[in-house]
Amino acid sequence: MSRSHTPLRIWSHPAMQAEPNKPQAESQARSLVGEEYEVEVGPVAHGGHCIARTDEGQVLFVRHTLPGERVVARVTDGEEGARFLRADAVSVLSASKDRIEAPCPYAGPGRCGGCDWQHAKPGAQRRLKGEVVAEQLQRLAGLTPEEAGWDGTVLPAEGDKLPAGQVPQWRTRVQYAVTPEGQAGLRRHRSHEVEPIDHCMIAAEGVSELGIEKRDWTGMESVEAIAATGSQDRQVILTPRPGARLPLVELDKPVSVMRVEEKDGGVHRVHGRAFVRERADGRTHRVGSGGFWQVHPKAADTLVTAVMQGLLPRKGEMALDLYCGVGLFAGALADRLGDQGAVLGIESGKRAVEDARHNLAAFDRVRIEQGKVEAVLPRTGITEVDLVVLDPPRAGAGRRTVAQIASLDPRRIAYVACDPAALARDLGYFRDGGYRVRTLRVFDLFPMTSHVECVAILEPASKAL
Ligand SMILES: C[S@@+](CC[C@H](N)C(=O)[O-])C[C@H]1O[C@@H](n2cnc3c(N)ncnc32)[C@H](O)[C@@H]1O
Repeated sequence: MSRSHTPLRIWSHPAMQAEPNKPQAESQARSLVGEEYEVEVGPVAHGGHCIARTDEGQVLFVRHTLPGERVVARVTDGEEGARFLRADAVSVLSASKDRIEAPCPYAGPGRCGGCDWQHAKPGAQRRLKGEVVAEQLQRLAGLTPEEAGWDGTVLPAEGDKLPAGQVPQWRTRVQYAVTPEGQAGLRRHRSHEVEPIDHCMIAAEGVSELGIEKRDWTGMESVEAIAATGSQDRQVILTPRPGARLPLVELDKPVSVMRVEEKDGGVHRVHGRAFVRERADGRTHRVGSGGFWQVHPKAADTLVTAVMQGLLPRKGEMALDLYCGVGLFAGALADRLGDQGAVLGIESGKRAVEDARHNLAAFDRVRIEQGKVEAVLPRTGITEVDLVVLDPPRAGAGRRTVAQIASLDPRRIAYVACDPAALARDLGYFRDGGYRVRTLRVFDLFPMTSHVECVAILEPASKAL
């Protein structure tokens, strides 16, 4: 269905007239920041915004709105002649039926940048995420949902299906920024500015009960709070401003304390354990400071289940866990492959590799190699494997690594992805390497934000014939 866009420029915001007489450098296009447009809002786009157009044909990426709304959009970034502008909906003239009043008092234009969809009903948030995944699959991999073996739904984590206005408390790791006056807050969208807060609604109970927002953090740049799942371990990681002394950390619950070293960015122990213990798939995982662990308390188990249901590991098989972190999937595979099976994990982080070796010490036939997948995988001498799990960072795996994986002829591949765009691009490369998507499952492991987690199961295209 085509939708008519008849945007009108209606007025200029005072911010754009701050220096009206200042001559513009000849080569510098005029900033449009502060200018306002009345627009009809089109579809959702990847990144937590929707698409609209100015009457000059410029694309507007508008936050704080929903598809089908009519809003006044104020430009936050961009200049005349640019292909696209960023904007915030500062006034809603005609509201979507999916709109609710944001439950969080810190959400809204120019405020906290942590959540994108506070103003959308929970079911609508998942639908929007599904539309983004479908659009990326179509545009970057040429796949319809049916061709990807996906029913188009985005599944909430267990316990997260709540009525509109209620917010799941899921964030077990929160990075607070600190104002120069020492107050904890969260960064504003695409900004270094801090929105001071007294409570984050999506923070897990174990984080909230530390009372970070009530303390004075003068001298700190940021304070990260971690509440482990399945253990009582709590940790804060302090990043001091240059030359600042560490405060005495007295919180409402006992914590271990780490600091980020100014010189080398390394994370060093101040007191307590230098790691937290996370439970998933029936095992305990040591996760050192700075190491990766899924943020939603249900995410690790949800993803292990989806990966194992897709791969159906058989006793005695050989598997790879690429980008293995502290060994979540390597352990799950080793458990299911039995004494005759074998798992090789590859991970670039030194500390994560130490943790993975510690976590998987009970399995004789698990090996963890440190280094980048793209460098280590070709050096292993492995010419064939049965199963591969890859769980790369947001940038995805890329053409060379995908080709390398396909050349090992696995019978199934599980691709765990936190960015649907990188996933869709890589699925295209897998197709070039002779693999097709068998099933895709999409999980809302980041409620209230625009983020989403996908698990794609691939198999050789020849098998499907
Ligand atoms: C999304 S995390 C997944 C970790 C693990 N699978 C889990 O679920 O806990 C991605 C991991 O890849 C690692 N990494 C990033 N780039 C890498 C590369 N080029 N080669 C190997 N590991 C990499 C990061 O250190 C991180 O531990």
